Amino acid sequence: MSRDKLELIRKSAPSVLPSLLLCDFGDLKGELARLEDAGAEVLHLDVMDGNFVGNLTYGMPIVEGIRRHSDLPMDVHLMITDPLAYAKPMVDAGADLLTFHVEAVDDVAAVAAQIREMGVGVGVALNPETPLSAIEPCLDIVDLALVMSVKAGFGGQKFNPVALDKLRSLKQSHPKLLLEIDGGIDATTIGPAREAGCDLFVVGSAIFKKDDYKAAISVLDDAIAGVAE
Ligand SMILES: O=C(CO)[C@H](O)[C@H](O)COP(=O)(O)O
Ligand SMILES: [Co+2]
Repeated sequence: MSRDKLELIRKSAPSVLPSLLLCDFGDLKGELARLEDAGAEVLHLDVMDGNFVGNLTYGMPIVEGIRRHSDLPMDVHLMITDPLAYAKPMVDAGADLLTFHVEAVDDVAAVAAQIREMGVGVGVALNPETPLSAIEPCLDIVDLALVMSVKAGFGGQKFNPVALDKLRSLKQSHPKLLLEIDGGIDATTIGPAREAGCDLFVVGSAIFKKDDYKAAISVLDDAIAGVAE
């Protein structure tokens, strides 16, 4: 547990973060080896509680299991009603960057500050229908803003371009903040997200629905590289 891995996440940018939501959990060790071999530098883990979102995934034991089989930094996306209740257990399980949803909390700045005190990176996420003004109070505390390009809860949804305006606006107002996008990212949507100033691109379907992860990530990397600096 430290902010060292946050620096690795920062240095990896611009980069594709595989979202393990759609991986084969029956062969987690194999999936991690395939992702490392494919050049993944950071893992994105989707924690859903069946309450904040209508889907249920996994908790600390899986995060801990992933930590045991991979040293890659873990970007943990908390889609849960009470992020503070599970923040410390997630840090103890090996999370390096903890991102909570603004829609789940009353005092976004206080939650961000408490997670930051745990010695990990902290991010704030917002759904497509949530205005940027909702995260404004914590933008000088967090390391990252996660702009959702689908409503949090499920993989395989269609990209919502409202995320692009938010990225452009955040890039302008907070040029040093790490910007991440999540939902419906593929070879056609990743370029516009990069153009809008995004640093980290979470990808589920466009990797895990392909047989060759290395080829899938390389297509996405090429699309990022095709965008002029
Ligand atoms: O947070 C998420 C869903 O809420 C996932 O990270 C995301 O959906 C990735 O999957 P895909 O690339 O298929 O959209
Ligand atoms: Co996610």
